[in-house]
Amino acid sequence: MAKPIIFAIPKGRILDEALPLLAEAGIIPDADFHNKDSRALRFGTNNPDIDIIRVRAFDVATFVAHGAAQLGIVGSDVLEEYSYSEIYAPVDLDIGHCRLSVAEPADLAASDDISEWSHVRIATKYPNFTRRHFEAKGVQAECVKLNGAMEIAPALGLTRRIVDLVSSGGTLKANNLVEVDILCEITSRLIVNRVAFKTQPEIRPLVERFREIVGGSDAA
Ligand SMILES: Nc1ncnc2c1ncn2[C@@H]1O[C@H](COP(=O)(O)OP(=O)(O)OP(=O)(O)O)[C@@H](O)[C@H]1O
Ligand SMILES: O=P(O)(O)OC[C@H]1O[C@H](OP(=O)(O)OP(=O)(O)O)[C@H](O)[C@@H]1O
Repeated sequence: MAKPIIFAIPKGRILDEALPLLAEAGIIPDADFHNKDSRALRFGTNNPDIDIIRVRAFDVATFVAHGAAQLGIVGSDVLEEYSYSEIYAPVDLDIGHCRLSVAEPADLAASDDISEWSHVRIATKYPNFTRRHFEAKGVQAECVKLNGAMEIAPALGLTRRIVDLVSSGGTLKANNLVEVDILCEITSRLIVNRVAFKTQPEIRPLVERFREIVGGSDAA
């Protein structure tokens, strides 16, 4: 019997928006997937040819890039940060909408002029993307890597600025920060391992199914 396709999905906030899309594509995880007490990480589905793994958002890209999973759903923030050449991201799923922004304390923002920056220290989960973004503007970005709760960094003097995801702006507001620049808009993408896409013919119809569901929107 052929090995099932492994579909990697993030366990964080994208999951709730991803599950209805998976269902529309005819992929329903086994009941155990919804059991909060379960420590399992791999789940069967109603389709014996597809298994789901539930992993951290950044790790979805790693599993797919290395071919350990053939398909995945991940935010474009993760793709921008890692730039994996082994990943093909054919469908913008139109979920997980947010933006990657620079934020700083309101009092600093009152007198700050981004166009005058030549060197900046930034706390972020996205050091590669942040450095690249500022390099293109002739600004040297010195990044301090954090894995979450970036918004606390300025108040504690770690860095004066942060680059982080913003959606409602509620987290920035609660931490007395203001958004001063948007690096890019983010949505989640269906991703495929390029080699698997070429060598496993059963993957293409699945990709086409997701493309149909979201109305044919295309991603790079
Ligand atoms: N506030 C938000 N609004 C909308 N989408 C978001 C928001 N924050 C994050 N996302 C999207 O959801 C993805 C996963 O974010 P989430 O915060 O659930 O993961 P995480 O907690 O950072 O993950 P991990 O547990 O792996 O560290 C992000 O990569 C991004 O694409
Ligand atoms: O603008 P908002 O609607 O407030 O959303 C922004 C927050 O959402 C994300 O964090 P998340 O809640 O996923 O936690 P994390 O910091 O642990 O990643 C992001 O890192 C921001 O902190």
